[in-house]
Amino acid sequence: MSSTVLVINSGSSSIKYQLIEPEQGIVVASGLVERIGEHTGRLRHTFEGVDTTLSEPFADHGVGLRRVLDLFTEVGPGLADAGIVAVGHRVVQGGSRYSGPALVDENVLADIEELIPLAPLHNRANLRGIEVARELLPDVPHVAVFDTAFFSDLPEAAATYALDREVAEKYRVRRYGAHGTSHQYVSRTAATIVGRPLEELRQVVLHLGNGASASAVSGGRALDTSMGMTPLEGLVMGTRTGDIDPAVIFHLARNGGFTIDEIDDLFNRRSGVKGLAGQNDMRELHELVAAGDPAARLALDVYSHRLRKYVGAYAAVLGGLDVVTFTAGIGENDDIVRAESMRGLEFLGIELDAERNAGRIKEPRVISTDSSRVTVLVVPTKEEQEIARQAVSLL
Ligand SMILES: Nc1ncnc2c1ncn2[C@@H]1O[C@H](COP(=O)(O)OP(=O)(O)O)[C@@H](O)[C@H]1O
Ligand SMILES: CC(=O)OP(=O)(O)O
Ligand SMILES: [Mg+2]
Repeated sequence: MSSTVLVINSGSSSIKYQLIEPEQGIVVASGLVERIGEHTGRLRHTFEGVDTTLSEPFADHGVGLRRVLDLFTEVGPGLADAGIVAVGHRVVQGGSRYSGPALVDENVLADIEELIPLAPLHNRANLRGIEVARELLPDVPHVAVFDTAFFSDLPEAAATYALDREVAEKYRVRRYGAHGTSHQYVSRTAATIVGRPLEELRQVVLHLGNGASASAVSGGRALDTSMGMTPLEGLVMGTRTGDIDPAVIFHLARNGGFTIDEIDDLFNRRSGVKGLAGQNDMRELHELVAAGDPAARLALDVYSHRLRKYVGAYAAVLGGLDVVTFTAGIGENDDIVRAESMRGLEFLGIELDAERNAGRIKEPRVISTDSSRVTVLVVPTKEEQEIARQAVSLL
């Protein structure tokens, strides 16, 4: 087997992984560990077109990753002959320090640990993933690729909160953003799809997965993004509130008897679409809407309204708009969300083509009409391949 990179993307309760031949972008093996920390965990490993699935509890990300690497030995490709030249790790929070990938050493590990408070759901899992992978694959370089890197040079006006300056500085409170690897890859790919130089384009990228974020990208540089100090701010997400009046926290603490940890859990895990409609999977939300469930209908309206609002705001930040691109699980697959969120934006020059929007193709494609002033695209994100590419670029 030729040279490969193992990419590990540890989410708040999942691990996605791919073994990639970076030059051709070929995925040799891939898989997903879900429901980490719950009573019933699930693991799916795919190698040579064959799926192996396991149902068992995974106490934490370390346990999950060990099981994954066991499976490499049991069903292939064997770790020893997989040709792994590097392991690329997605790390969500890199603070102000990292504007690109970093070779993992003790200092980098200490930084990631120190930044846990600025991405509590993610960095702890990312760190655990790196520790276990280094233990099991000690002889190859490990590279951290940060979600925040693409946003590390946001204009100060966009990155700064209007908070007491000394407090903000002391506690490093500012906008760091997240999903940057995806926003960067997708905005670059979008330029090739529309066939114009990246430098000329004013773009909005909508990354809609479990976590969701929007970015305003001008000439390839991010001018604003919706995730903030942590991945809680901005769009409505599967289980997260996105934007909310911070006074709600004071209210719940003072008048509802909630502790800070309970509010953290409420905002991060029990809100968003799930909090509104009891269901965070968009496919199931649509079924509820079709069955006439008013709470589900409202959840979809709130979700689309927030998206529409960000597209309008970012058109203003960019001083005009050339391209809007949808990506990630919902952005790539959900024609209803795309249609509903773009409705009413004709005044900005956005005109979806119903037939193109409804088509299910896995390749990047245009979903606006030929006469639409703004080109609307669907570009499947390739975070793992981008992480592999960046990991190799460092060797
Ligand atoms: N066919 C589909 N239609 C609508 N939504 C979908 C579809 N397939 C997946 N999704 C949504 O994509 C989300 C997961 O997206 P993904 O980018 O994988 O998220 P993450 O990386 O945050 O886990 C799920 O919440 C699911 O609702
Ligand atoms: C940063 C973030 O929200 O990531 P994910 O969507 O993978 O949860
Ligand atoms: Mg994701």
